[in-house]
Amino acid sequence: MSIISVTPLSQALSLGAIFLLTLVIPKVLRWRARMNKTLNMNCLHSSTPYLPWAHPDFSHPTEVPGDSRNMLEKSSGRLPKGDTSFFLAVHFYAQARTIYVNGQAFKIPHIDRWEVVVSGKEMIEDMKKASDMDLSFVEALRESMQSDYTLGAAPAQDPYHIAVVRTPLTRNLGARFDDIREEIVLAMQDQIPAKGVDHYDSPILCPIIFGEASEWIKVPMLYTVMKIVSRTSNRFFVGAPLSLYASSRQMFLLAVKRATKHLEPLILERLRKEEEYGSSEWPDKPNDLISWLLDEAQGERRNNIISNIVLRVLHINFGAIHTTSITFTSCLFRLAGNPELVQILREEVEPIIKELGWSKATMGQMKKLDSFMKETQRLSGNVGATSMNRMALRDFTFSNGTVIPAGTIVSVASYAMNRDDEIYEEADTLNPFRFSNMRAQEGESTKHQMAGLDPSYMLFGGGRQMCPGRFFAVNELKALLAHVLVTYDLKFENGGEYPPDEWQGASVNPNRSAMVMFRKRAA
Ligand code: HEM
Repeated sequence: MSIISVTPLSQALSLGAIFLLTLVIPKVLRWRARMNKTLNMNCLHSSTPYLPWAHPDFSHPTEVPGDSRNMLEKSSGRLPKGDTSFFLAVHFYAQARTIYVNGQAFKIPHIDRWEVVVSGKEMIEDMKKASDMDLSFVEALRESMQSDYTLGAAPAQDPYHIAVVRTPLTRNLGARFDDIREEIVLAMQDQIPAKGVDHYDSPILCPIIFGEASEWIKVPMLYTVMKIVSRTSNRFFVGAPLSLYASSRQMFLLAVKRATKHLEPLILERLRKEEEYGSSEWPDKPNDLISWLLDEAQGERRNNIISNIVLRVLHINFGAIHTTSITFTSCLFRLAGNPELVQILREEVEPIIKELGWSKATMGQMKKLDSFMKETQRLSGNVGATSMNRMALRDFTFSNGTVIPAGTIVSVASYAMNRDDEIYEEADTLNPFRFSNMRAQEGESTKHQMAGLDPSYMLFGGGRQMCPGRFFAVNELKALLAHVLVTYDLKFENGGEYPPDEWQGASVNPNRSAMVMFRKRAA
């Protein structure tokens, strides 16, 4: 008698098959038929209109050299011939981040609109040079993030917080570095509480610790990093930690309420002092984001001042915490799988700290660390498949003749460029010292830095709208990583490797569930 055993796996597979056959496939076929009817994948080149149901301005013909379907077929080698609309949509979700043809434009379908993606030095330069009246960063943010609803309308209507981040915030990095350092030590003690890492009398001056290694503890990485980065950044911004990351309307409203409760008394006190002294300068005025924002908020900008400042502090948090956290997490994942790399970086970091201590200036000397962080980002592409998202406010002509109509969202194929062997030798391989080796060449020592201007590297965007917080981000990341290197040993459980990044359409996160083991450093 033969026994057919039904294991949980086979049960799950059969249920999966039934689900696919009865529910998913018919739906997919119906969707495919509908998409094929609606989408016109050749229209970048043809005189046929853009999507009828997309932005109203898409309804007139446009000229873009090159046929998007052929381009994608050529570059991927995998797209089927014939009607490609359905496959292209799926393909984008799964693969398109690696597809592009250097120097040309193509368009990709989103659920509700098209996005035109460009690449190559010339087209990127065109975008960088374009005025805000032609290609708008703020309008693209409004459209793609629905930022009026998710982040509040005021910061986009008058984005003076960008100038505040670019100038006073960045300029005060050196002066406020001790606060950043202190909060890093305290936050790590709390969040990665390996035994023995709890004895600092002075967190700023704390020595590099040696001695017995402690037992390994397991840490959920991304979640823990978010808390550490939020504490560290907000210690610098507003003097006290604000654990806020608003990702939806409801979360946003909650965040505004909590932030207002915390910030309102501080803002009111500063306004009272201004009145008392009849000037925006008064003795012992705190050197922080609230003061810098209030200094910039003169005249009509003083209307609704409490909510105005609170929204901007939140907006800056939104720009700062997630991006820095995912970068830090990716770096920790790379270190956890590579003890030799940890050793080389320690050999750079340790003598600098021992000799000169913790400061913005000493962070500037950590060239290998800078290169490792930049290279990690290059491979993971943590801003997603595209960068420099802009909205064309009027028809825009690239210097190669490509025209995009008003209303188009246009971006750069940054991730695909990161992985292009013509731009980076062995582009799919992590070469941690790729950039520090370039800096070692004659005349190159100030180039190739993570926060620098590099035409093919778009982690921080590009042009006038390039991330104004990048100098703060890079210094904070170096201080965080240097602290980990001199304080902890780290590894994956059971000798694991870099956990796969998690892609959703064009955005990417480091693995959200991966754990890393930490202990007090052995030697
Ligand atoms: C590794 C960390 C970071 C990454 C990868 C990153 C990346 C970016 C990118 C790609 C842009 C858009 C630029 C463009 O389209 O040309 C941007 C804008 C911006 N970033 Fe960053 N950023 C980081 C950290 C920070 C930090 C720490 C701050 C604040 C101190 C900050 C504040 C901003 C602001 C204010 C904008 C302008 C847009 C807005 O108002 O939301 N960023 N960033």
